[in-house]
Amino acid sequence: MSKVIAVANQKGGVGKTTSAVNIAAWLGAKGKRTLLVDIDPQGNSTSGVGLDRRSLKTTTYDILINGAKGADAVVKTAFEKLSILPSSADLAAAEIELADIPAREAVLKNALAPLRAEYDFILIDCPPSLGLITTNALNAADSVLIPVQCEYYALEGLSQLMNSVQAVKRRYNERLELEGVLLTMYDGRLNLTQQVVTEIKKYFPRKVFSTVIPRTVRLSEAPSFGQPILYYDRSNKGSQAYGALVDEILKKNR
Ligand SMILES: Nc1ncnc2c1ncn2[C@@H]1O[C@H](COP(=O)(O)OP(=O)(O)OP(=O)(O)O)[C@@H](O)[C@H]1O
Ligand SMILES: [Mg+2]
Repeated sequence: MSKVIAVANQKGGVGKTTSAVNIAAWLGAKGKRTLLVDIDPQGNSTSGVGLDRRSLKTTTYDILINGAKGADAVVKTAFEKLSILPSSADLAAAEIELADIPAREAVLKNALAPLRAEYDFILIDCPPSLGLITTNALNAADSVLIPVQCEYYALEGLSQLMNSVQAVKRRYNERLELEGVLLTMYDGRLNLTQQVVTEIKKYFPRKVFSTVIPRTVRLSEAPSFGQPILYYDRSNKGSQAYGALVDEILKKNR
């Protein structure tokens, strides 16, 4: 039975996709059968693992709206033990179209259920919103991993996100827990970064991963080559940090 982790934060550009792709790739490289689920219309994790978005037949849009089976949309990537449920741009309409579907908050959960036996980990890369798509991810998940960018307004919106998590927990998915808060784009030379880290640790006692992800240009280059950082530049500090984070996650989930 797999562990399903939703990578969520309604704030844009905080490192959700970078984290989902690189955690998934490292899990695969460490021998775990891993499925990455892209439910963001932007499709950044789909292209980030080297898929050409124009060539996709079945996507997470078809799963959410057209009743497609999870297995019909799975694509094997070129990377060790890593498959993906890719997304397409028409997913942007799904947020509205979902409203007319019965059990609309459980569509993704139901589609992933038959796949759970085939993977050790399923990582869901959420869009930057708290709409029905993210609700589907939180409902399908066992835990939520929250990337937080080390910047001044980092805490803004986090109480709203935690309210959504609590609401999904209360209504649909009582098992949902907080996997952890991940500090991204960390630059230890900045005083501001230190302040933000202190504040976030105060807000989430014992829930902040001890691994932090440094800011490095290599992490932002890798997606344009369709490669997770571990395949693009394995020894890079960003790659090593995601490797260490995965060790932390694996230790917690033994
Ligand atoms: N540790 C890092 N160092 C440098 N650049 C980074 C790092 N993490 C992410 N980035 C870059 O920051 C930008 C935003 O990251 P990413 O796409 O992962 O965020 P996101 O939360 O998924 O965004 P969105 O909300 O739009 O889906 C991207 O250009 C990415 O390459
Ligand atoms: Mg993203």
